[in-house]
Order: sequence, then structure tokens, then C-alpha cells
Amino acid sequence: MSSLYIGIMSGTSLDGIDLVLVRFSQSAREKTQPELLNSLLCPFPEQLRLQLSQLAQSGPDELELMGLVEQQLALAYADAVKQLLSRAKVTPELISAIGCHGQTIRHRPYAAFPFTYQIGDMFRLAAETQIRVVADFRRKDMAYGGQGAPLVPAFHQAVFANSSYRAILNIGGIANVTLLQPDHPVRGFDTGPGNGLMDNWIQQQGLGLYDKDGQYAASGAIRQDLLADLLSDPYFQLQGPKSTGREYFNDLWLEQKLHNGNYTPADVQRTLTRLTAQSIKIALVNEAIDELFVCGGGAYNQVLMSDLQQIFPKVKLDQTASLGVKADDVEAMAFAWLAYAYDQKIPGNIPEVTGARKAVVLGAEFSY
Ligand SMILES: Nc1ncnc2c1ncn2[C@@H]1O[C@H](COP(=O)(O)OP(=O)(O)OP(=O)(O)O)[C@@H](O)[C@H]1O
Ligand SMILES: CC(=O)N[C@H]1[C@@H]2OC[C@@H](O2)[C@@H](O)[C@@H]1O[C@H](C)C(=O)O
Repeated sequence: MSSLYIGIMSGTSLDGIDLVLVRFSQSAREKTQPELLNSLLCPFPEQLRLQLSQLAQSGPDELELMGLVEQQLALAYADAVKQLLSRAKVTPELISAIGCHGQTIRHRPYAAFPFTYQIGDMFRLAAETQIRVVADFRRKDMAYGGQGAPLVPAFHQAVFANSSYRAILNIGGIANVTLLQPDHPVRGFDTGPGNGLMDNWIQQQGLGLYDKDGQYAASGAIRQDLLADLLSDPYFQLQGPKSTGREYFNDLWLEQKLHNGNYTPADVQRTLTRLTAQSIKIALVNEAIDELFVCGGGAYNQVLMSDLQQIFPKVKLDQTASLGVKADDVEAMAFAWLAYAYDQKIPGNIPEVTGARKAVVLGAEFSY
């Protein structure tokens, strides 16, 4: 028995929608490797990207904007699904479900009443595609006292674990790491900023949406005083479980750190790149990892990758592509897997990772 699932991830970078078409065979309990059949990245229309970015921070009339944006987002997801199906030459009735992350617009695990919001009208997505949708994966973990993030570690364990001490590092807008240590419970947490601060900074300079291959950072120098200031944030010293978001590591956070410092824009970009690498080192300082596999868009930033190799000289550093899954596809595959896990009644969270009181099946179903 095999079944087809679609995974949809649109993450904190707001670069667009990552989709995958995956085949699962038998039960996931039998360590079946999910087979990637097709994938697609659909950039957000500019207006939608700007609105999502606006919603990720406090502003006027947020509810009205959220209502409008949720519908447009669902339509953008549906359009992307149709493109994927036509590329793969597969019809909707062959798909068991879409696992859709939705778009995080607020993540507040440390609020008096912790909450997390992923938007996108999943009923509209189901109706538009005529495929059932499994979504809203984070809130059940939170209901059991967890952070609601990160959720990918269970998938990383299912697909990437072997007999060496492996860390899987996702560098998206925010960065998160999974520690796959043989004979130990899986651990994982958000290390802090990934590409998000770098993206914001280069956008402010009017030099594009992101620092392609790290070329802009390469034109600057690391400013040690600024780096020390950035690393003085208490988040970096917190032990896991911990998670964060771009409502914390954002322009305002950076502005406060830059205050009156006299840094060239290129030096700031270079220092932010080092910040991502250095904060990952702080998180892993007591871990004798053998291998570090990187996924997420940050895997393509050559300056960041070479910083990581410099900081972890003895560790084998590579992209997850060398394990068979392209850097861009890992998160979307994880959400296809979470939908599959929902159908198989397999818990999607790991209590050691999120801090939840127990492992539970995550998600909710939206029928068409
Ligand atoms: N060629 C490249 N060079 C440098 N950076 C790149 C390149 N390609 C992508 N990126 C970076 O990767 C980002 C997108 O990464 P990704 O899609 O993994 O993030 P996300 O899934 O939105 O975020 P998160 O994992 O936090 O939810 C871009 O915003 C950009 O900063
Ligand atoms: C609340 C939220 O959307 N968190 C994201 C974000 O992006 C990276 C990091 O912060 C991670 O914790 C999480 O995404 C991945 C998919 C996760 O849950 O594992």
C-alpha cells in the first residue's frame, strides 16, 4: 500500500510557498523512507508578501487585514497545488491529503497565556483543490504545555537518523537544530535568527530581497564589538526547549543594538551572517557532534556555510542534499509527513523538544 501526500510550507522568510509531492509506503513506524516525487517553489505575489510582513508585527486594523489575507493566502496555496499536480501529471483524487503549515503571523510561547497563530483558510484550500487538508499542527502541542515548535525533529529522526551523532540544521528566517544522538532522546530547538535579520537589512539598503550566495556580506567585515552586543541577548543562553520568531528577532531588535554605532551597511550584513553561525555554535557548544547537515535557504549562503565550517573545524559539514533531500524540500516534506502521521495516528511532537507533557497526534482535518 502506498499513498500520496502534498506538503506545503511557507515560512518566516516570506520568500514564498515550498511544495512537495511525496509517496509514503506502508506505515511510517516501519522506517519507510518517504519518496519525493516532485517539488515546487512559488514566490508570493509582492502585495501578499507585504501584507503578510505587515501582519507579522502589531499594526492598525489587524483583524480586518488578517481576514482578507487568509483568503488570498489560501488561494495562493491552491494555485501552487494545481501547478504542482499539473507538473507531476497527477489528479486530485489520487492525493490522500495536503499537509499545510499555514503562515505564522504570531508566535508567543512565553506570553502569560502562550499562543501561536498560523493563518490561511484551510477550508478554502480544500474546496479549491478538492483535496482534504490537515493543518493547524502547532496548537495541540501548546495545549499540552509545549512551545508548539520546532516540529520538524520527529521527521528528521524518521528520515535522517543513523549511527553517528548528527545534527540537522534548518536555516530559514529563524534557525532551528535537531540533535540526533544515537541512544539518546531526540532534542531540538530554535537557535535564534537564521536569514531573517540579513534579509531585512539588505532589503532596507534597497539591494534585493536576500543576500544571494552571501555576496553582499562578503564585501564587508565582521565588527566584533557589534557581534558581542548582538550575542549578549539572553535568548542565546537559554537552554531548550525554546523557540522564537521574527516578532522577537526583527528590525527593532537590530536597531536597538546598532544605536549610535558607526558601521557600514556591508559590515552590518557581514556581522549578521556571523551572528547566525556563532549563535548556532553557542547552542551546540557542549555537543560532540560528528556531522552537521544544513537545510533551508541558508544552506545556499556561501559566506554563512564557510563561517560554520570555520567555527566547527572538526565537524563534517554538508547540505541535506547529500542525504537525499534538497535543502529547499525538507520542511515541506516534514509537513507532508505530519499529515501522514495524523492519518496513521502517529504523534508528531517530541516532548523533549517542545516541552509538551506528552506526545500527541498533531493537526486537524479540513474536508472539502
Ligand atoms: N542563493 C541563496 N543565497 C543566500 N541566501 C539564500 C539563497 N537562497 C535562499 N536564501 C535565503 O533563504 C531564505 C529562505 O529560506 P527558507 O525558505 O528555508 O525559509 P522559511 O522556510 O521561509 O523560514 P523558516 O524555516 O524560518 O520558517 C531566503 O529568504 C534567503 O535569505
Ligand atoms: C512558530 C513557527 O512558525 N516556527 C517556525 C520558525 O521557522 C523555523 C523555526 O522558527 C521553527 O521553530 C518553526 O518551523 C519549523 C518548520 C518547525 O516547526 O520545526
